[in-house]
Amino acid sequence: MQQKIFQQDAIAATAPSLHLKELALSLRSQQLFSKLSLSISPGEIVTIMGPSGCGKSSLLAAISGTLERDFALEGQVLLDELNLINLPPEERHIGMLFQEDLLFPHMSVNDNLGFGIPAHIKDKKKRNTLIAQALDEAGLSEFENRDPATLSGGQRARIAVLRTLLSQPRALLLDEPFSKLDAELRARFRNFVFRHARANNLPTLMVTHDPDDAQSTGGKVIQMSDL
Ligand SMILES: Nc1ncnc2c1ncn2[C@@H]1O[C@H](COP(=O)(O)OP(=O)(O)OP(=O)(O)O)[C@@H](O)[C@H]1O
Repeated sequence: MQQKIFQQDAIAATAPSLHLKELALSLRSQQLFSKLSLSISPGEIVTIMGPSGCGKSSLLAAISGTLERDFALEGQVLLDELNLINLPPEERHIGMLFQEDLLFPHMSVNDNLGFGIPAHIKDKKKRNTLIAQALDEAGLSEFENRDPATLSGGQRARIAVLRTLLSQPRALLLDEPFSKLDAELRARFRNFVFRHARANNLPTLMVTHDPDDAQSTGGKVIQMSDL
């Protein structure tokens, strides 16, 4: 993995802070959390840990706007001054990475990455340049015409990060994206993701069960029960 970092200057220059203010989330009659407040600066990586079922993934869904209807949410999710709470997911510009890479298996790596680029960038040459630059700087150019189904888990994971970054997110949410990788790849891939998050100045929130993942950010680690 190369050390050079794929950096989108336009994003890095305008990166906001992410603020959660007095969030309360319930699922039918069960309250998952209340009065949850947290601020994450541009380029800062904050980790949340906590027991299974305490609501970590639901918190990320609340931020990205992908909660299912059974949930009731109160409070504010702010990117700088902009409250996202009533915006649909596609207008929030939040990038997410999950345990599963969610690549389209029968679309080439190129086409998967093209899917990440915002629709308002219409110029085909510009789109191809963005894809080529991302692949080049991640050391993955040789895979551009391959189907994700023919790549290793680690290679797919790196393509998934590039696709998320190409979507020009204003914040990044990580839901245990490293947990399926073996120890060595896990450490290298974590480094890859965190360096990209910092290079793009993205406020980043990760949930994990793994203390090594949490330590490796070098940032704040918070127990869900303390929020
Ligand atoms: N789509 C859903 N419909 C109904 N209940 C759900 C749904 N998603 C999550 N839940 C419930 O909401 C609660 C919180 O789940 P969540 O996935 O947020 O926890 P978590 O802390 O991320 O758990 P884990 O560490 O195991 O991933 C759990 O009781 C779970 O069963």
